[in-house]
Amino acid sequence: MIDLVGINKYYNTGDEVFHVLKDVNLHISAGEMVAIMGPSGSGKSTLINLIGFIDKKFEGQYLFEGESLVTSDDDKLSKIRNSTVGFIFQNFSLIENNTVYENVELPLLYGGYKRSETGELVEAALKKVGLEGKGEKYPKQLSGGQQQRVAIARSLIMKPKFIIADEPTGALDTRTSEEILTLFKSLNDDEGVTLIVVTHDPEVVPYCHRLIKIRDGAIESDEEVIII
Ligand SMILES: Nc1ncnc2c1ncn2[C@@H]1O[C@H](COP(=O)(O)OP(=O)(O)OP(=O)(O)O)[C@@H](O)[C@H]1O
Repeated sequence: MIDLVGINKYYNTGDEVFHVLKDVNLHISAGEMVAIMGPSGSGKSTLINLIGFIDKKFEGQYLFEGESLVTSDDDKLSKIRNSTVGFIFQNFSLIENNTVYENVELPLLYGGYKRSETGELVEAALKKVGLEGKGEKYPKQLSGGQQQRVAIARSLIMKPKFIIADEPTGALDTRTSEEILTLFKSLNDDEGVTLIVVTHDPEVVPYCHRLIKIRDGAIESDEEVIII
């Protein structure tokens, strides 16, 4: 599904050029659950911004399902992003003044749905993450784990081809992290949701099929996770 071929990325910081991704070659298949780990500053965010169609300034080829979708037209690229990839962040990134329902509904409205058409889809997504009946609550009225579930429902609502989760357990305690990882695992096992999880948390790794380690902008290792 995702093919990065000979990717190099540079940041131009005025008088210096910083080589941040170095000849990255990476293939991710549909249905995989992949962990990406690496020290702070190693280039993980840069890499997922590129995979998630946020960053279009790089050298090399990004083929998605065999096609180059990256276009210089920002509007077109953000539409591709909205229908292709779901994002989950450490701090949940929910809109505080919107209800749970409205937060989950938002990508649908952006994707051209009318308000009158969203009900069943939002309810189904909330059910999938175990938040049935919580649509009228506001994020602040929920626990951290529940807020992350709202973000997961929002990321699923457009039936994206894949989901990028950036430190999804970073703000959660151990037990809640395990619950969220179990939810990811069941979405992956039961519904075939493709997941790319960037993390510092080694607890995430056993839930994944594969671990990619990044160091200094290059892939240091890319191995199957073997659970003994
Ligand atoms: N817009 C930018 N301009 C210049 N340098 C940048 C920019 N964004 C990131 N960098 C540099 O690129 C390198 C990689 O950053 P990146 O955020 O991708 O790392 P990371 O692995 O995600 O780190 P962390 O785990 O701390 O989030 C860092 O040295 C960072 O300072």
